[in-house]
Amino acid sequence: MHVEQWRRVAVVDIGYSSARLGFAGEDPQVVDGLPGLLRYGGKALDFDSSAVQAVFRKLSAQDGCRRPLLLSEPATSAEKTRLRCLLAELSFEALEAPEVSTLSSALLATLARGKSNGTVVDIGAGLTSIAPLLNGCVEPECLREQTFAGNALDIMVLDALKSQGVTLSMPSRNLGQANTGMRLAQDIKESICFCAYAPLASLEKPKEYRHRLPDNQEIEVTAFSRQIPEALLTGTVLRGECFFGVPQLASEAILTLPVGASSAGSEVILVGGSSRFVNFKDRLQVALADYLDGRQVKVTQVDNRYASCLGASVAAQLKHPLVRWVTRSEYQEHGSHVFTRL
Ligand SMILES: Nc1ncnc2c1ncn2[C@@H]1O[C@H](COP(=O)(O)OP(=O)(O)OP(=O)(O)O)[C@@H](O)[C@H]1O
Repeated sequence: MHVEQWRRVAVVDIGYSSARLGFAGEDPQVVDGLPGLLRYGGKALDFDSSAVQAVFRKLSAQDGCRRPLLLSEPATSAEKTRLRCLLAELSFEALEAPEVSTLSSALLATLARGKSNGTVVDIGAGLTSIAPLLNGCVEPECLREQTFAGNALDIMVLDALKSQGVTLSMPSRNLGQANTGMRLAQDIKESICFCAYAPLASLEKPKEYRHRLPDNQEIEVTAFSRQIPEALLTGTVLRGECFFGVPQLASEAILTLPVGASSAGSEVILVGGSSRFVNFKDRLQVALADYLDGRQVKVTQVDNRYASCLGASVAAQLKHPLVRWVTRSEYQEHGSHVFTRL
């Protein structure tokens, strides 16, 4: 790749129901409201190819054609090759990219911290994933994933309000009723919920605080505002599915690291929208020390909402072996299968 080209490397970062797209070194455009973009069911990853195509159309409308293209992919090991092949086809065929590279979102997060070692804890909308990386490579046997993240917390908000006799379902022309309820629950979660500074079990019950919603319904906030994010730390059971909690998953991942790979476990890099609750980072730091028997692990947070995009601007300047660009002529010779070998 020519040196002057890196500035205009296009970046596509696909998440559960939203995508970030734009150019390396710039703030991305966020495309949301695409419920089929990625779906996580059990261990399998699935996606709606028309939703992925919609993201590519947005990028092409943003002058994203005929540029080197960097794509993020989930750290998840199952089913990602199919997604990678579709991304490659769209990049070369629809956007006429001269070169394409796919990098795991976990690597992009470590690069955003200026590192190539670390354990990335990504708490997004649909998935919580823990990915230890050594020299830029995910240690596959240490990967931990659970489909409990921001969306599950939204469901918990809906349940908590339902138990107060409050239903969130304002009619909307663009969203179904159920989705409107989830959207309102998400807004309430982001504006009202926070992590307490210490384990809830050790704190006194707070005074009641009532809040009036725009539709005049009254809710009692303290009953759930600290309780719901606490589930990320302590784990919970939701709709029969057991979530073990981030400290347990992260410590398991770190303790499974092979001998000689311990530097991957000395820093936990926290990313993803659902890690943004007030006090979450500090609580995770304390909980990890407990789980790891006092072993020192530093928890850091990428000070940018779009860690993958920030990492992509670093990656755009890197070369093989960390970043492997596939050229158009390689793609023409081998088809999208060239991406199955990366
Ligand atoms: N300030 C905040 N406090 C709490 N949660 C937040 C905050 N900001 C965003 N979120 C939540 O973060 C989630 C979106 O995070 P992110 O954009 O990292 O996910 P994604 O990449 O689309 O999904 P995934 O990583 O699961 O594929 C949503 O559930 C959103 O409600």
